[in-house]
Amino acid sequence: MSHSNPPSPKRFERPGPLTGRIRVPGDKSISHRSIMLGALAVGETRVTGLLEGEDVLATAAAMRAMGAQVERGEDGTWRINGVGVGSLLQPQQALDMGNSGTSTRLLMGLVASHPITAMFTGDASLSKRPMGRVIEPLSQMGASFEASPGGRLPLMLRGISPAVPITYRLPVASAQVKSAVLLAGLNTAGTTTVIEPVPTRDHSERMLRGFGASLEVSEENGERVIAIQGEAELKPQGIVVPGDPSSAAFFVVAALLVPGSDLVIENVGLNPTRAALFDVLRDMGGNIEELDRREIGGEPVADLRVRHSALSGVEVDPAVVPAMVDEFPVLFVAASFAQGTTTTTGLEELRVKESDRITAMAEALTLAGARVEEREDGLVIHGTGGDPLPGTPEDAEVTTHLDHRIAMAMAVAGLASHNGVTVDDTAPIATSFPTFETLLASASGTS
Ligand SMILES: O=C(O)C1=C[C@@H](OP(=O)(O)O)[C@@H](O)[C@H](O)C1
Ligand SMILES: C=C(OP(=O)(O)O)C(=O)O
Repeated sequence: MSHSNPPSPKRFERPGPLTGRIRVPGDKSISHRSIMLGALAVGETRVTGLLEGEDVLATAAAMRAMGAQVERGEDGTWRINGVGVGSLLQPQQALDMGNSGTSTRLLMGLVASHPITAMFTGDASLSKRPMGRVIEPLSQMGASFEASPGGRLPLMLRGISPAVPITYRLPVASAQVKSAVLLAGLNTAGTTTVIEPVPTRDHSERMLRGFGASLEVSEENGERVIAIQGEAELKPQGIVVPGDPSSAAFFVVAALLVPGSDLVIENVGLNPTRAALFDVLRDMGGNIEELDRREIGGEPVADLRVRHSALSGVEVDPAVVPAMVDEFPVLFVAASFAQGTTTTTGLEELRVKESDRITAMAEALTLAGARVEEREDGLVIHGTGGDPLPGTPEDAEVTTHLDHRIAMAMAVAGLASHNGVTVDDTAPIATSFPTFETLLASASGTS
C-alpha cells in the first residue's frame, strides 16, 4: 500500500509533443465492483482489463480475507470464485484499505449485512476522511460501529443478519454512499431503497443488474429512486473493463497543453455519469474527437483523438460536478493556461477526498506561478492566455498530501511550464494509475 512506500520526488519538464496511440488502465470504479460482486457470486467470474492499482488490490485482498478466491492468471485475466451472498467469512485480521475510499465505504456496506465483525484501517490520508456518511445509513440497517473520533478510521464494524431494509435519501451526492447501502441491501430481506436527489456514477446499478440482482431505477419528483431486492443470488459474469476516463483525463489535458501534440487515447469509458470533463474542455475550445464509439461490457467507449488547442476560460456549471468529481485537479491545470477566467463552484466534496483538493491545488498552482483565488466551494483561475507557467522554483516542490490526483495534475502542469514542476511524492500515483509515468514517456517519445 502507498502509505508504506518512501516518498518519491520527481521533476516534470517540458516534453516533445505527445503523439501516437496509448491505452490507459481499466476503470477503477468498475474494477472494485467486479471483484466485490464476483466475490459474492457462486462460480467463476472472469475479468479482463482490471485496473491493477493499489486501491483495487486492497479490495482484492479484503475479499480474499472474507473467503473469496481472487487470482490473476498469466494472461492478465482475473478469476474470482465467490462465496455467495450471505456467506462472507469473518476476516482474521484487520482489512487494510490503504488509500482507498471506495474500497472502505463499499466494503463497509457488504460487511454490514453479514454476521461478521471487521476492523477497517488505512493510511494517513484515508484515516482523515469522513465515514459518518456510511455509518449513518448502515446503523439504521442494524450494523454497529466503533469508530475513531469524528467517525473516522480505524473503525470496527459489527455486521448483522438479518439486517433491516431502509429507504435512504442521500444527504451528499456520493456514489460511494449509494453503493454502500445498495450492497448492504443485497443480503437484506425485502426492498432497500436509495433516493438520489443528484445523480452520481451508476456503475453499481448497471453491474448489480448484470450480475442478476433485481434492481429498479425510477424517477420521482425529479429524484432518482433505486430499489434493490434483498437475498439476491448473483451469477458469475465475464467482464471487460473499459479504460478509466479519470486516468485518460490527465493525457487529454496534457495533449491540449503541449504544443504540437496529436494523441489518440484508446478505449476510454464514456459513461455519461463520468464524462463531463471532456464536454467542459470542448466548451473551452479543446479539440477532442471521439473515434469509433462503441459499447463494451454495457458501457459506452470510444477512442479520443486530442490535439493541442488554445483554451478559453469558462464558468463550470455546478450541476456537472458529480460527473467529473475526480477531474477538477486537472481541469484547474487546464484553466491555468486558458485565455481569461475559469470559475468553479459547488466543489465542497473536493475537500474530503484523498486531500483537500481545493486548497492543495490552490497552493500547488500558486507555487507554479498560476493566478488562483480560493473560495469555500471552488477555485477562480485567471489563465495565462496560452503562455507557459513559470513552474516551481528550483528549491521548492509541490505537496501532494498522499493524493494521486494532485501528483498527476501537477505533473501535467510541469509539462507546460518553463522550468518544470517538482512533485514531492509520486508514489501515490500507483493507487490508481501505475503506468502513468511509462505512458507519459512513451507518448512524448522519451522512453
Ligand atoms: O463510487 C466510486 O467508485 C467512486 C465515487 C466517487 O467518490 P464519492 O462517492 O465519495 O463522491 C469518486 O470520487 C471515487 O473516486 C470513486
Ligand atoms: C476520490 C478518489 O478515490 P477514493 O475515494 O476511492 O479514495 C479518487 O480516485 O480520486
